Amino acid sequence: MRGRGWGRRVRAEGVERSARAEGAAPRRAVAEGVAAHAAEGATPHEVAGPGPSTSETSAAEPCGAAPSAHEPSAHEPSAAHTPSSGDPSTPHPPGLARPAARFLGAHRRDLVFLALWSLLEAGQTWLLGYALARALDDGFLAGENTTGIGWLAVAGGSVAVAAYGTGRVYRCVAALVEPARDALVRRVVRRALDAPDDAAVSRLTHQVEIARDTLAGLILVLRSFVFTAIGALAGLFVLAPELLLVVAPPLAAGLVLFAATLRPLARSQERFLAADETVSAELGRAVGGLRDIRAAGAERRVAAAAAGPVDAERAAAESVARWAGVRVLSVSVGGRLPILLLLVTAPWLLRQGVSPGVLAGALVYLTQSLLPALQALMEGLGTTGSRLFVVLRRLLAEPAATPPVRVTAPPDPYAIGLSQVTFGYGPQAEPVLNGIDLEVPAGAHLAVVGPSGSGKSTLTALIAGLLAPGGGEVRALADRVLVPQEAYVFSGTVRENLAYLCPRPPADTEILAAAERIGSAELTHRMGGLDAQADPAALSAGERQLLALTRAYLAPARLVLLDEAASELDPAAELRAERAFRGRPDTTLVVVAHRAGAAARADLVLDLDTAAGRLTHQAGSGSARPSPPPANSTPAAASSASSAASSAPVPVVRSDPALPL
Ligand SMILES: Nc1ncnc2c1ncn2[C@@H]1O[C@H](COP(=O)(O)OP(=O)(O)OP(=O)(O)O)[C@@H](O)[C@H]1O
Repeated sequence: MRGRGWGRRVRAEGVERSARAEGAAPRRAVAEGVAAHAAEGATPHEVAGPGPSTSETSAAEPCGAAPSAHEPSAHEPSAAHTPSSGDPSTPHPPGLARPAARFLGAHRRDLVFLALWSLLEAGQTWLLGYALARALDDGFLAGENTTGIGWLAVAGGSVAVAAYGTGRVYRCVAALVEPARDALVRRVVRRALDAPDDAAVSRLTHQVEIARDTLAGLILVLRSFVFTAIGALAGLFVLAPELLLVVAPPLAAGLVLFAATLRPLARSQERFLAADETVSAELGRAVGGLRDIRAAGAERRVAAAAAGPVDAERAAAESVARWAGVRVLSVSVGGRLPILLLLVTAPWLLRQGVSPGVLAGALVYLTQSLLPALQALMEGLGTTGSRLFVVLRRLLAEPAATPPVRVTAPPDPYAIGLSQVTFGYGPQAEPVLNGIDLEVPAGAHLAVVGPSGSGKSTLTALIAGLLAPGGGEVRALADRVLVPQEAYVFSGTVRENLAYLCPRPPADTEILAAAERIGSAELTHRMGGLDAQADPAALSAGERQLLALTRAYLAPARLVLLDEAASELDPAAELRAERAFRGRPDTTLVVVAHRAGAAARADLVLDLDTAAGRLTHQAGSGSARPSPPPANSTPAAASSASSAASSAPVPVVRSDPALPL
């Protein structure tokens, strides 16, 4: 009986990697996939599958009168230019200027509408101070109450108009923010599929939402400050240009001071988020192993390991708080100092001919417009902006590429060549395979046998290139296909299921001939023919295996690895499928066998017998050591060469008999 658990996890990994290499097609279908592709690696774009459609890209309504057209790819913040190397867990922060420019360029239309609607707000700001000055100077102070009330009514009416503009502004902001969020989600998911890590969930939920909210907040405050400042400064200038002499210098000084805090604040927040992810990963690991930690009495050790990241997070939080303090100072200089200066210089201004109404209007500009807008800007840019900067850098960072497992071709006439291969699941783990030498001639049929847990699946995964050896070298033919025990059939037509691994669609006659040879023709017919929809849930495990075997048979792979791929078939059906592969031209067959007969039929048998504590070998079909076939031999020639050379002293399966596993 096949072991459950770890062995399955090996195969699950195989599925993942193959799926990544295959890109957009149904992922698990590649469970039987051409494993060689996994070794070739795939670009992030192949991994991600087809690009988003226009409708997927923009969830928000356009803010202008007509629907806005979004170019999907241009929306996507991309850090594809960022070089990546080294530790895959260490992402490379990209520059944000280029993706930001690309994003804004793709949303020019929304930005124009945003500016137009914001102008209404600027107009209202301007009118507020100006109308008050006029209401006082031309109205109430001149004894013209009706005029005064008239100006106040104008100011009041402008509020209603501006409110309408603000409503439209929100629509424009949504049209900018929602596509950005969608693009980020796509990117995070793509990256998680490409290089899974513990922080993926944090990125997908917490960080993407932070990015979305902060981007919206940032656009609102930036826009508000710019247009309020334009309105207020224009109003001050129109009322009395001297007012700008009093207001502009402290305002500029406050802005400069504030700008100086942006970078250090962003750095502190970046450190804080990094520490937050580390803490979350550390705690995630600890929680997952709570029972083991308790059983092993490792509570203190685990707590000590978590203490470092927690301290780092606290230090980063303190640094954020310090810089936030400096930011408060810049608000005082830029927003409150002008009010103070206006009051202090009031006598001088009056002497310059500035009227009391104008002074009151200026005060309104400063207290009701500039100060709140400045506070909102500093709050927004200082906290929200740095958060956005940090989060975007993390979200857009490319993970350093995991080097693909390199499986080079063996020298002729071999299909597989393992030399001193060692493998363990983890640096501290006992090796599953230790010092394996194995040479399999092209066209040969190798059976891998051994008790459950002896490393049969691990060996096939190494040959397939799904696992990298810890030591030694694995060489195998580049075109290979691995069929695991759990065959996968996906929702699609029978034809799609069978032809999935073929680079070009095979002719129906070819598919049906393959099904006939493997023994799935009757099943294919029963399912309704090649055009019928496959219902994976309606198929038995054996039927799924038949389809997967047919799929592998059709694949252009010269090395076929069957890891208990026919375990659910009866012996006769298993024999038929196996014979089909043996009769397939130019095919080297590796069968992980759980039935004694399967081993007896093979040219070569590799026995991973851990029970004896040794790796042993024996030759199948009574042949002890078949010699390698000639370089250009056919499989038939290879097997006959194997049988004929039963006494030839060329080792094809070697191991150090003294080497304990
Ligand atoms: N992903 C994994 N992580 C840790 N250990 C693993 C993993 N996969 C397999 N192992 C362990 O490696 C050893 C070999 O497993 P493998 O599946 O290669 O053996 P097998 O001979 O194919 O077993 P079976 O016949 O039961 O499938 C077992 O002890 C197994 O528990």
